[in-house]
Amino acid sequence: MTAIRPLVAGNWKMNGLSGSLSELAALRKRVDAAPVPQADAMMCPPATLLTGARDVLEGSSILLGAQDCHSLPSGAHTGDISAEMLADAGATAVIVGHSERRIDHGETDALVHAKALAAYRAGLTAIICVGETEAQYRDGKTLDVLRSQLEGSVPEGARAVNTVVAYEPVWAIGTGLTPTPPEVAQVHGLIRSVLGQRLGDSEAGATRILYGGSVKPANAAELLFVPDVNGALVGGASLKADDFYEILAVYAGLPG
Ligand SMILES: O=C[C@H](O)COP(=O)(O)O
Repeated sequence: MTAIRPLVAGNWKMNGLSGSLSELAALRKRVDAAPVPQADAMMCPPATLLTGARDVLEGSSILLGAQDCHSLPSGAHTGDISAEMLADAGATAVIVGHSERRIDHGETDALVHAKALAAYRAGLTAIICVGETEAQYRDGKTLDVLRSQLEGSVPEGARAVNTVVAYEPVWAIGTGLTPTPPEVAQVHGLIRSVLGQRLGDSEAGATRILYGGSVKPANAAELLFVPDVNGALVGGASLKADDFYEILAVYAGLPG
């Protein structure tokens, strides 16, 4: 099996006005000056900034992603944005099933599954998020919850080339808390084994599984070199160019 190329993806969530594109430009400058060829970098700004971000990133190695999509390509769905629209605005990937969508908008596994299919239809990579709540973690239900979310959310036609899975414990998001490296290793191992059952070992063995939840420059090396961790989905720290770059740069020591 060839080594999986890591991905460090930033998720600005509902943050950023047009002036924030200067932070993206600063990130681009750092990556241009000192590229990290061992890993892919991606930024997912809010939809309002996609075309501006596309312009800032033109000719850069930093990929552009979006944060959510509707499952249908077009129609009478006021306020929604289709995967095709995201692709048209320059995105090459879209996050689906983030816990903030699952919790704030009642998104079910079935809807996340439909959104992942929409991403494929539009030629986008689907970054499918899963993660347990604090109560589920405390009750020792993490592995059962994740198995069920993966079975419900990841389409059987998913392929390593168009799918990334992000493990984000809800209790670790924006809290400064993280699971221990052995816990992360156990969960990521389970995710890969469930993907193996759904997609076959070859696809599962090539699929990137990101860790997300309070990843910062200070803990990135400890979390990102855990077995079966193939990168990070970064929230708060992605808002600062220097912090995001330092997380990406943990891979700089690896053979390219
Ligand atoms: O999508 C990103 C995650 O929800 C992690 O957010 P955080 O890095 O602010 O904890």
